[in-house]
Amino acid sequence: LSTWNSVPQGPPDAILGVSEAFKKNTSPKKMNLGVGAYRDDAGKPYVLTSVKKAERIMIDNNMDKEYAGITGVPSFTKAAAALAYGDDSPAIKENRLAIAQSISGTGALRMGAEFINAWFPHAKNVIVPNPTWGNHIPIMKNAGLALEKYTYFDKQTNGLNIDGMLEDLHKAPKNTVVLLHACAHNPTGVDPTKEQWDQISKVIKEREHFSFFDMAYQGFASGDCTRDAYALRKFVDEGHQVVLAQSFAKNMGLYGERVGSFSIVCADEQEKARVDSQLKIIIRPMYSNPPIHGAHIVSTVLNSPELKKEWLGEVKTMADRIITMRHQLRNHLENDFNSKKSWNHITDQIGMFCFSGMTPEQVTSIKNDWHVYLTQDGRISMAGISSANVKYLAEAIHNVTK
Ligand SMILES: Cc1ncc(COP(=O)(O)O)c(CN[C@](O)(C(=O)O)[C@@H](O)C(=O)O)c1O
Repeated sequence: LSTWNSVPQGPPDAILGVSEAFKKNTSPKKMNLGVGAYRDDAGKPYVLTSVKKAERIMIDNNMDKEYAGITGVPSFTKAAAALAYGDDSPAIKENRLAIAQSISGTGALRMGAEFINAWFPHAKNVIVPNPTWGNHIPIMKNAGLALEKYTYFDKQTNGLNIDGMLEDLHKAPKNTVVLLHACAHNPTGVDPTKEQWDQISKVIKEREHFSFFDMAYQGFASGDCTRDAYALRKFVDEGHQVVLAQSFAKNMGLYGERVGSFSIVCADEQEKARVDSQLKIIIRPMYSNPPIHGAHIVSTVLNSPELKKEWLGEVKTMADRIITMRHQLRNHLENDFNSKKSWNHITDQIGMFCFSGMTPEQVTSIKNDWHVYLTQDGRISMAGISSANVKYLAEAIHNVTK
């Protein structure tokens, strides 16, 4: 009998499995609206010009392939911290921000969950938005945390149920870890307003909850990195000792390079040193130290004023293209196909995704009848839409939802 005879067939990943099914489809009209990966208006993955220039500089510098330290490439983590928390962040100025390079955002989330499981001085409970990015759940659970959901999305308005969210945050036991999407909520595309973030911060402070920010789309939501970091920086300003999972997969198009960071706001320099030592003890037996290529790209871009300026322009261009697709899709639905349903949420929502409101049955029929692939929850990855296929998509959505 084979050693692995009892290994069962597991289900395909809810998001990455959509791309696998899409690849098998032979229709010339097929559309992949599943994975959150940017495509340009020609439907092609986009390698940023600022990234290509950085790689040329790196080659000219004849860099070696030495190990990075356990917490990664220092010039990367320093620049990544400044991008997230701001150049004038007191936590950075007072040298009390512990930060480690991670295997992109997923690795940062897992590292954070492992650190919380090891050192959080209260019950290891985490609450996540309902709905949230599917991978959040196994990441937190596999690290040993107890996971519950808090009200977030309002099906009636396709917007934020702020009252339900605040009530759940208030009801949660004191010192609960609250996972918060810093911007461009996945899968709903619904973000709290600045005023709502202030209400959320107040309840979290009252209940002495702990904020775990996930910022996978900084710059990608509004096109402005500072604006997209509003919630994170406001919480830190208000004295929350947050932790942050940061990703450069989307905003710098480094998907497969796996570049991210995990950071912890500490009370002072000594605490930061102790926390840093424990991060190293978690990382070393996990993957020892991170890949250096992507980190050097980010470091080269962010530490060169002209490359950073070029990059910020490219992030805005990507964000703007998605916003344009939102308006065109809504316009076709309302004016070409005279859909009687309301589609304002397509343009009200922000970031990479549109939570369309399509039911699982409608998702199945738009796949079978129209070769349009999206996740079963009705989430549309807007970057899969282009000026060449937006009208076709509107026709498909209209026909499966009328
Ligand atoms: C909220 C959130 N947090 C973290 C990540 C991790 O991303 P990475 O490890 O590549 O830095 C994603 C990516 N989620 C997807 O865009 C998506 O939801 O399609 C996709 O990349 C994925 O892996 O599922 C995300 O949406």
